[in-house]
Amino acid sequence: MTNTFRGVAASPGIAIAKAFRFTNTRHVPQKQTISDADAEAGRFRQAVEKAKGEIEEIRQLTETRLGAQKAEIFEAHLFLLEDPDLVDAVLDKVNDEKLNAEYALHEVTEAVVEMLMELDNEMVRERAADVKDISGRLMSHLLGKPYATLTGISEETIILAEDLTPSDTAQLDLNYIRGFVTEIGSRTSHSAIMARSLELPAVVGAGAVSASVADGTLIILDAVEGQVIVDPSEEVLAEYREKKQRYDERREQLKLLAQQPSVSADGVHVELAANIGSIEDLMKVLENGADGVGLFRTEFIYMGRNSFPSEEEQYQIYKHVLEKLDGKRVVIRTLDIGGDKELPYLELPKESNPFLGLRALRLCLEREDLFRTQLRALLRASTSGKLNIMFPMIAVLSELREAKRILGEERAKLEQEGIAVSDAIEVGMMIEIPAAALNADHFAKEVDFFSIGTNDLIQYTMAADRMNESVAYLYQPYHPSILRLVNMVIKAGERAGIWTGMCGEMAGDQTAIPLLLGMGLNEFSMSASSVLPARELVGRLSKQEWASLSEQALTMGTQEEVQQFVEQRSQI
Ligand SMILES: C=C(OP(=O)(O)O)C(=O)O
Ligand SMILES: [Mg+2]
Repeated sequence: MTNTFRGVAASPGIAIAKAFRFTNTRHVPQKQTISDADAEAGRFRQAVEKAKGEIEEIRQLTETRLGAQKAEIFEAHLFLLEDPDLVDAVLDKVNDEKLNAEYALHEVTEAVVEMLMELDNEMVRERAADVKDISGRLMSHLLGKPYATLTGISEETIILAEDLTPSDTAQLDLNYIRGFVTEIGSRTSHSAIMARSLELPAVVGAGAVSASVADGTLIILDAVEGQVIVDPSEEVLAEYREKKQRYDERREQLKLLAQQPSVSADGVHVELAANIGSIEDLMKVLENGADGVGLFRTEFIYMGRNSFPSEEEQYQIYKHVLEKLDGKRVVIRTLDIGGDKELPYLELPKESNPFLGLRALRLCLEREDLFRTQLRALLRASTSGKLNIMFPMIAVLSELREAKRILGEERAKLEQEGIAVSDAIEVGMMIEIPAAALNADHFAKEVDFFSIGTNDLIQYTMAADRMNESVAYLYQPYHPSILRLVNMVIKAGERAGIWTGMCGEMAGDQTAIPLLLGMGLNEFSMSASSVLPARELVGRLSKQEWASLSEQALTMGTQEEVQQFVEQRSQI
């Protein structure tokens, strides 16, 4: 009987194959008292050595298949096998409490895993998966039983498991395994990350799937929508076979575009850049062939920790990003904290309207110390690539002037200290407040570029909180009033001879792209996964044609009219 489970689409794709339930049996050993502690400790040390040998093999396999970075997980495993909290703790129990090695290992593992799971940090909790993986391997050696692996599978299969350890995923044979479903886990689990690097469709956190599916049952893994359809009807199966074919063909076609320029059908070049929040996002930026980074949200460097990042820490991060982009443009936005983004260690007075309060540049001008530290780090990193510095949330000219004055002072100080600073840095501002959009002509004379932040521009123009579901109907990116503001900014940029980009979600939106291209937007910055679909779309559009179509759209009265108009004309 057909049954559907929902989970998180962790790695996109569609697979249709038979289910294989994988359990890496958890052994709960008997507690025993031993008489020869030395011999027991020796047995445990031997198990550790065997495990090290196996993990080294898996590490090498992963390095060959996926590169050195992905293999780092197994270096962490090798470290764990030297970790006193794990290995010495077991040996202590054997020696002091005369426990058998299996039981000592079981107790130590439970304690370490419990301690890690309690911490309020996803990264640390992921370490629990590593500890369990290592411990399971050691246990199987002690018991003389094979550590279950997925290496023996020889027909097309979708794996169902409670969770997959890093070593399970590293050994998946891609000749046969079409995807996997886990009952627990999130988009940031090791298994999810591995699936994305292997480009293997995966749905995680799908709940009790294994228990209700027999081995060999046909399943559809829809890792685009995040669902698992068990035992589908002929009709659903036919529908999905077609969906899968279309999906796979499109993915192959899009991949070919990664090395291609971003150019419209009538030969106009635009820049399709990516937004990032950390160094970890860079791989996707490069894989998807983005033309640069159009927004680095640096506040994420300040979040999830207990104190401000130092100048040196920030410098290393900015330098790394600039180097990785290898001469492509990198727009780094100064700290945009406040509103929905809070720092636990920055005590700010409670505000009744935080989105309209002391946030972003307003806060930086109040807390100059923070601002100056960040600017110094940026200026020092500027010689490592093509750096653009961008100020967020500017409403009036005096804010821009003050920010630029402080930047100039920090540059002069560094030069006096004999530290090199690039003289090709571009300085720009976000346009995300309607007042700034309306006054764009004046701002354009004092910056090198604009980047339109539609996420905020829409909420401030429509007076509708971007986080509030009950007013979501007012959050209308294609509303003519938003389009008119966007158009004003682009035209003001053109008149002043500066470039204009957009780094709000709207820049990667397939309905908005034709209009934005027509209005003359020069740079579109979006999530890395939207870059290739955007490149494909731009390649089908004529800028000249959309210049007049977008003028028509600007005269319309509602978002619905605009949406329908664009969808008809662009065949998206
Ligand atoms: C890109 C923007 O900034 P954030 O989403 O970080 O507020 C925006 O407001 O559009
Ligand atoms: Mg914003």
